[in-house]
This record gives sequence, structure tokens and C-alpha cells, in this order.
Amino acid sequence: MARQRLSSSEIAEIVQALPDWSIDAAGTGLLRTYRFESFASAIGFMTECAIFADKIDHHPEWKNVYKTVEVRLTTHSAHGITELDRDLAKYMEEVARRH
Ligand SMILES: C[C@H](O)[C@H](O)[C@H]1CNC2=NC(N)=NC(=O)C2=N1
Repeated sequence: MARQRLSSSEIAEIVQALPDWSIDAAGTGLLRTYRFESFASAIGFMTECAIFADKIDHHPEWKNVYKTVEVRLTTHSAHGITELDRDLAKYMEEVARRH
């Protein structure tokens, strides 16, 4: 269930609830760029998220350049957005608030 592709209306609900996130052009990934006050904060954010991601066995596509972290969440096995991507996006929002 958690790894099943969400419908377009379910995906629309995610970005309504998480307005800093958007959907990529193909409709298969959730996108967000975080900007932190320091490189240390960006890495602290990534470290916390990485531990959670590994725990739920669901891993982000992301890139760090100095104080920014570009994130794309997708479920590779489903070729699209699933509940796992929504859960990870919510978790990232909580972690980012603390960094
Ligand atoms: C075997 C293991 O459960 C899978 O390879 C997991 C690992 N992490 C994953 N992460 C993401 N984003 N999508 C997946 O399909 C996925 N699959």
C-alpha cells in the first residue's frame, strides 16, 4: 500500500498541505530546495534525514551545494510518488525547522 503510486488528486493534496514542495514535470517526483544558514546546518539536516530514510528504507535523491540542499522524492520501484514520499517530505519539513 505505502509503495503504491498515488493518484493525481492525492498528489495535489500533498502539495496543498506542503506548499514549499512542487511536482516535477513528469509528475513522478516531489521537489523542494532547502536553504540553510550554514553548511553545517545543511549537513546536519541531511544527516538526520538520512537516518530516518534508512529506517523506513526509503531514500531521497538529493544534492548539497554549500548551504542548499535540493531534494527530489520519488519511489523508484513504483516509478512515481507514493505515501512513503509524502511521509519523508513531512519528516524533512520538521527537521528543517530545527536547522
Ligand atoms: C530493497 C529496498 O527495499 C529497496 O531497494 C528500496 C530502497 N530505497 C528506496 N528508495 C526509494 N526512493 N525508492 C525505492 O523504490 C527504494 N527501494
